[in-house]
Amino acid sequence: MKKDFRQITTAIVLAGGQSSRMGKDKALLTISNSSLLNQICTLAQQCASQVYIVTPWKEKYEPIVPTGCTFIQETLLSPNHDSNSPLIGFVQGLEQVKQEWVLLLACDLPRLTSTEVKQWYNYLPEIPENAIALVPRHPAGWWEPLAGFYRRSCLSLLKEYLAQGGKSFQGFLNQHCVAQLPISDWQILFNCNTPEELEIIKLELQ
Ligand SMILES: Nc1nc2c(ncn2[C@@H]2O[C@H](COP(=O)(O)OP(=O)(O)OP(=O)(O)O)[C@@H](O)[C@H]2O)c(=O)[nH]1
Ligand SMILES: [Mg+2]
Repeated sequence: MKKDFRQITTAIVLAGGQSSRMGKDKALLTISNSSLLNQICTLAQQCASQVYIVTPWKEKYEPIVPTGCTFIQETLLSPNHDSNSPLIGFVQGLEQVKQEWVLLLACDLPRLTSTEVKQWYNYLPEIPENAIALVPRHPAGWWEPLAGFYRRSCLSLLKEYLAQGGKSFQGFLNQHCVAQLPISDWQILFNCNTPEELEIIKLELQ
C-alpha cells in the first residue's frame, strides 16, 4: 500500500523571533482579517497530522491560533536575550516530535498555500535514505530552511552541530546530505520581514 506521508508528518511552526526589521510582532500582523500566525497554522493543519507551535510566548498567541494546535514552550537559553534563534527553536520543537517527518514553517510566509505544500509531499517518497531533509535551495546557493521537511532523526546531528558552536541552518544543511525541494515559483516563499514588504503583500492579498 502507498505510504501516506501526511499521516507521519508533524508540522512545526516557529513563532519566536524579535521581528526587529518589521518593528512589531510579525506573527500578529493581520492580512485579510487573520493574523500571519493563524494563517500558517491553518495551512499546517491542512498539510500535516499534528501541528506544534514553538514559542516562548504561548499566552500571547493562544487566543489567535486554530483549535487543535499544540504549543511547545520554548526555553530561552541566554538570560540576556528575549529570543533564541530559529535553529534553537527548531531543536526544542523536534525534541517533542514522535513522527518520522517534520514540516518546518516560519510564520512570515503569506503567499504560501496548502495546495503548494501538499504538492511537496510528492517528493518525499523519492528522497534517498541518507538525506536528512528536503529543503528548497535558491539558485544563488542558499537554503530556504524554514519551508521544508526534516527527518526527526536529524535531531542528534543538530545537537552535535550546536555543541560544536554551529549557529545557522545554512551551516548545518551544508554539512549533510539534503535533498533539494523543487520550487517552480519562488514568489511563493516571499518572506514578509519589513513594513515595505507588508505593504506589498497587503495590496496583493487584501
Ligand atoms: N521559536 C522561535 N522562532 C524564531 C526564533 N527566531 C526567529 N524565529 C522564527 O523564525 C522565522 C523566521 O525568522 P525571521 O524572519 O528572521 O524573524 P525575526 O528573527 O523575528 O526577524 P528579524 O528580527 O527582523 O530578523 C519566524 O517565524 C520567526 O518567528 C526563536 O528564537 N525561536
Ligand atoms: Mg523572515
